[in-house]
Parts: sequence; C-alpha cells; structure tokens
Amino acid sequence: MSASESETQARLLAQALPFMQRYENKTIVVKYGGHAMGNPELGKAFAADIALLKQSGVNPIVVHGGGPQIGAMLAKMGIESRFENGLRVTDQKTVEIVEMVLAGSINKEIVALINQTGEWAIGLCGKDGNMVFAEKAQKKVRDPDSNIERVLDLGFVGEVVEVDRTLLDLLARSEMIPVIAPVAPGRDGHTYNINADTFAGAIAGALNASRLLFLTDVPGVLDKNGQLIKELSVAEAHALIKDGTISGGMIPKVETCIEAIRAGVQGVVILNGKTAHSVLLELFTETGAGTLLVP
Ligand SMILES: Nc1ncnc2c1ncn2[C@@H]1O[C@H](COP(=O)(O)OP(=O)(O)O)[C@@H](O)[C@H]1O
Ligand SMILES: CC(=O)N[C@@H](CCC(=O)OP(=O)(O)O)C(=O)O
Repeated sequence: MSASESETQARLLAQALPFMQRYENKTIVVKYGGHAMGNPELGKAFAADIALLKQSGVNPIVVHGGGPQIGAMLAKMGIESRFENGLRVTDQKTVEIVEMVLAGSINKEIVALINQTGEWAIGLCGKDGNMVFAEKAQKKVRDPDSNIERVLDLGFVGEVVEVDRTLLDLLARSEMIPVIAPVAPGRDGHTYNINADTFAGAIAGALNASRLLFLTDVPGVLDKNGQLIKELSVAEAHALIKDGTISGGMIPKVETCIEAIRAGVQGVVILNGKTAHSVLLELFTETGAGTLLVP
C-alpha cells in the first residue's frame, strides 16, 4: 500500500468516530434486497458491516428479500408467477414456496454469513415471538383511462397491521442480531407474503429507527436519463411514480420510504448493495451514498 493510500485509510477510520457516537444504541434497519445478494464476496462484506455495527454499539436489524430467488424456485417447480404494481400475485402454492425460500434458505444463509464473522445472528420471520401480524393487502389502483379506482386481488399478499416490539427490544439488549424474513401470519390463520421493503418500513417505523437503508442493485433512484437522484422529496417521488420514471420493484421501495418518514424514521436511504461495504460507507463516512428521501 502506498503512503497516500494508508493516509486515506487512516483518515476514513478517524472520520468514523463521530458517526459511531451518533448511532450508539440507535436502531438501524437494513433491508437487504434479493437483487443485492448472490455474490459471495459482497455477501461477506455485507455480513462484516452488520457485525461491525453491532460491535460499535449500534442495534442493527436486517430485513431481507429474495424476490429473484423465489422466482427461480417457482420456475423450477413449474409454477407461474406474475407481479402487479411491484407485488407478486400469491396463491396458496406460491405462499408455501415463498415461506420456504425466504424464512428457510435465504434467512439461514444470511444468519450463517453473519455468524462466520464471530457475531451472533438469529433468523426470524414475522411469526416468531408474535412479532408481526398481517392482513390481506388492499392495494388500490386507478385505471388511467376510466379513472376508476379498484382494489387489486393479490391473493395471500399481506400488509403489516401490527408489530410487537417485545422480542426485538429483548434482542437489542443482547448479543443477538435479528435477521428477519418478510413472512407473517394473519389473525385469520393464513400465512402472508409481504414485500420486503414494506415489511422493513413497518419494523423501522415501530422501532422509531434512526436509519432505514435499502440495499438494492442500482445506485439509488434514477431519473429519466439514468442519472442518480441524490435527494428526493415526497412530492417529487409521487410525480416520478405517476410519470413512470419509477416503476416495478422501485415503487414499493419509494412508497415505503415515504411511509417510513411519516412514521418518524429519521433518515431513509436507497443505495447500491452491489458496492462492497455500502452500509459502512453510508453510515460512517461523510460521503453518503445513494438517494436520500426527504419530507
Ligand atoms: N427510477 C428508477 N430508479 C432506479 N431503479 C428503478 C427505477 N424504476 C424501476 N427501477 C427498478 O427497480 C429495481 C429495484 O427494485 P427491486 O427489483 O424490487 O430490488 P430489490 O430486490 O433490491 O428490492 C431496479 O433494479 C430497477 O430495475
Ligand atoms: C408481495 C411480494 O411481492 N413479496 C416479495 C417478497 C420478497 C421480496 O420483497 O424480495 P426483494 O426485496 O428481493 O424484492 C416476493 O414475493 O417477491
């Protein structure tokens, strides 16, 4: 390493202290998207970042997705799948696969990665400790031609209606780092598939998190020309959804950011999970990454 490289590294490390102090004992919810997963080196870097947060006295909570991985499993099993407004239409067979992939394989992979750093992660879903309850989603859409509003029937897609903090508060005081899959029961006894972004937003809101970070596969919200928007207001976000600049999976993400700000989360950022150590770069350096949502 050259002298100037060492100097840069030392400066970055020294810069981290005030940020570490700022976030001490604060809750930071990190949503780890399915598109950000898959590269073993990046996975290790992600796990190391979460471990370092815990060691620094922060209370990190990981909520993960796994959309592409669910899609691959459904395809393998010959089950067709489609999305409406960024949400997977989920029948009984699909919800069983969703639970298997999210709360089973992906959840345990992330837990194992964090545990390999020497920290203690615990894998959960909304069902554990009566943490989250859901209801069938009542997503409304307006037909652009007739301007008539209708409710989408998405099957067993859920909306979070209740978060009980008991288990998460207990874990915050322990060595354990919760890693949560976005599956939750309904009071009606059904299991619901919940978009991981909205699930993360509900957890962050219920815990009055200091930060909610969304790790995805793009640098943040991009404008019509594919350029990164560094700061996005709620009104601008609505306009970009309306004119189609924000589409697909970015819709629930941005809608969740808006909800989370309303629920009192202090900072909400969408950033590139394909950049190694993006969590640390965002939280512990002056050079913020991605798109910051502002009121
Ligand atoms: N304006 C936009 N800016 C950035 N990404 C967008 C935009 N509109 C749609 N997208 C899409 O949203 C995707 C991220 O959402 P999603 O696929 O749900 O990711 P994740 O699995 O990380 O939650 C991007 O890969 C991109 O294809
Ligand atoms: C209702 C709904 O769409 N649920 C999502 C849950 C996983 C998810 O959100 O994963 P990403 O964060 O990787 O997109 C799904 O079935 O794909």
